Amino acid sequence: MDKPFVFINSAMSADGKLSTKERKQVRISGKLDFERVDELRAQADAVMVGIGTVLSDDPSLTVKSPERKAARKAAGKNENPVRIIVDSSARTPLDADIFKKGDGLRIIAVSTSAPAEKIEKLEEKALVIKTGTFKVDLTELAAKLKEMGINTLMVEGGATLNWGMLSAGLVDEVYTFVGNLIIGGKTAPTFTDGEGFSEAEIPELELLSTEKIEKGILLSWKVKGKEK
Ligand SMILES: NC(=O)C1=CN([C@@H]2O[C@H](COP(=O)(O)OP(=O)(O)OC[C@H]3O[C@@H](n4cnc5c(N)ncnc54)[C@H](O)[C@@H]3O)[C@@H](O)[C@H]2O)C=CC1
Ligand SMILES: Nc1nc(O)c(N)c(N[C@@H]2O[C@H](COP(=O)(O)O)[C@@H](O)[C@H]2O)n1
Repeated sequence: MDKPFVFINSAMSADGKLSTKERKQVRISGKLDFERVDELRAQADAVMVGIGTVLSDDPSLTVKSPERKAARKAAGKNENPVRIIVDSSARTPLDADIFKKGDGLRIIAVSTSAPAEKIEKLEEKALVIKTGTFKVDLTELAAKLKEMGINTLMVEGGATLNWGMLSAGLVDEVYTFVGNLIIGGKTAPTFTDGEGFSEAEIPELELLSTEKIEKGILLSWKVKGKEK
């Protein structure tokens, strides 16, 4: 299947949590790591998050640095990569920051059972792609994105979308910034939630690099597939 090159970038605590037990955003990355994330966004054709992240964090997913935005413009691109929300039931608020801030195409990926009325409203603000009956079919979505010319796709979480992409075998590389804090709580999202792999399905990773960044560490992994 032809698909974009897909990588996940997430920041997690030393105990593997993405946010608090109330799903409240925590500042895990320091200034330098946020700069690294901004550079990844600026280099990507598209950035994708799950609806859970939109509902809890309301991210804009824009490129922040004026220099990076200018470089994209100079290369004939929009200032921001295409911004994608995976949202099976079309729950994206019409006043989400992703619509308010910055230029560039927004895509909302919904399932065919999402309410038609809400889809019509979202279509005034974004391209709506329908795939999957009750849940977005991520494999089909990835193929459609590739057809649209999206060659590099950055996935910025959250925990459920990370699971969806990894369990569908769509992820090529994973970057986890591990920060110097412990969040705890069994209801706090971890880097990968979802159903979890059974033992025979666990994908093997290859460590590409480690880098100390301020008070944390960046781990870069290649996803090799199922354990042999
Ligand atoms: N520290 C970090 O780097 C980041 C932390 N977060 C945190 O993660 C939390 C949000 O994570 P979640 O609640 O797990 O939500 P999520 O952002 O992973 O979105 C999950 C939603 O995606 C939708 N979806 C549709 N089709 C899917 C499919 N085939 N597979 C998987 N998902 C599909 C579902 O509606 C599902 O509820 C928030 O607390 C946020 O603060 C989010 C992004 C980055
Ligand atoms: N890389 C990173 N480090 C942290 O410490 C974080 N808390 C997050 N959170 C995610 O970053 C996104 C914010 O995007 P905008 O600044 O609004 O463009 C959002 O998805 C958070 O969940 N990331």
